[in-house]
Amino acid sequence: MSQGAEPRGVTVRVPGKINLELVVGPLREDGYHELATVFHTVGIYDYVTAIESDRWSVQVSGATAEGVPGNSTNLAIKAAKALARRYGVEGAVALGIEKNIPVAGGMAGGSADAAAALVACDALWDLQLTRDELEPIAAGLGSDVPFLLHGGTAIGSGRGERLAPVLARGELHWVLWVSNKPGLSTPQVYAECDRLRAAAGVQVADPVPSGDLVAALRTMDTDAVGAALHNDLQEAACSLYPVLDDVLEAGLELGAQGAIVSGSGPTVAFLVGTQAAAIDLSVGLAARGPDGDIRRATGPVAGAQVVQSIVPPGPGFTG
Ligand SMILES: C[C@](O)(CO)[C@H](O)COP(=O)(O)OP(=O)(O)OC[C@H]1O[C@@H](n2ccc(N)nc2=O)[C@H](O)[C@@H]1O
Ligand SMILES: Nc1ncnc2c1ncn2[C@@H]1O[C@H](COP(=O)(O)OP(=O)(O)OP(=O)(O)O)[C@@H](O)[C@H]1O
Repeated sequence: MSQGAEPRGVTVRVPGKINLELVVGPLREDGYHELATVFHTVGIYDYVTAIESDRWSVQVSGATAEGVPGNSTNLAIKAAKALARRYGVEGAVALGIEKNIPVAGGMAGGSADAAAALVACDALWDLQLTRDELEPIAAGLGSDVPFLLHGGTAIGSGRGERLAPVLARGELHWVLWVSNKPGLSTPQVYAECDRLRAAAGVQVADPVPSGDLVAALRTMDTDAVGAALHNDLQEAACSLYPVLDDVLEAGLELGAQGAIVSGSGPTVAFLVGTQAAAIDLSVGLAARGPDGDIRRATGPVAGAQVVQSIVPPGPGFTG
């Protein structure tokens, strides 16, 4: 740790994600499902600050902080430690997390914080790693973490950790229904999906992304994107959280051009064509229910980005 009076710290902003398409393939021997998914970041952000310290710690604040562990089980501190181990960094960091992304909501909030911690510590420790170089550590922390390093719109394959960018020009307007009750556990939702499929005698094929969504994203035609939204976990999330059927129906009746449960749920994402339509739908949903928090966001947005850095420049600095 430096001896100067100036604190050394880096703050990274990171968004949540929704899955515009989530095709769930067979259960693998390692306990994961083979996926074909289209990830899409939306502008709801957590902020992760890493400050040089003699010991590891994490503090969580913000609108959605409740229920997020302030100890070594937090995925962000696991990420910082994994990076230090891999690159032989001695010393530790104090992490501060300002949470706004829903917790256990299917928007990958914990994964986002892990990606942000990797980017913040990379800058703090001057490792100068590229996002691609951070990817293997990210994948070891969780299937969604590599995507949050990059953001934007991307196809995920394997267990979700193998990424290919998707050409998506322009922006999409989203209204999010966020449950104000405890969320859903991701492994439980996958298990429910397997159970429902077994009960219905479904033969599970290798997952393939639909060409329709990728074509619609090229022009960002809201009707076409809305029609192509698809989530194989939606039935399982609705089975575990029956109010979601009412939420989906309410948004569609109020004029949304598409509606989908986000990832493993229970957040529901509604697609509309304009900011004005997003305001109308939020007001309508808030008035009609079911009870929940209504948020608006656009996507795609960038992944984890440094927004503030208080690291004294090195000796060669002349500016
Ligand atoms: C639902 C999604 O958010 C969609 O992007 C992800 O698939 C979940 O990603 P994540 O939360 O990063 O998940 P991980 O931490 O890697 O895995 C948690 C658990 O989810 C289940 N899981 C996750 C990913 C995957 N491809 N198949 C699975 O079956 C497994 O039970 C696993 O033990
Ligand atoms: N930094 C973190 N932020 C949120 N939750 C965390 C964090 N670290 C650990 N957790 C734990 O992980 C659980 C799931 O959190 P998260 O908000 O990432 O769920 P999710 O959005 O449904 O995940 P995903 O969409 O990736 O499946 C939480 O209930 C919490 O106990």
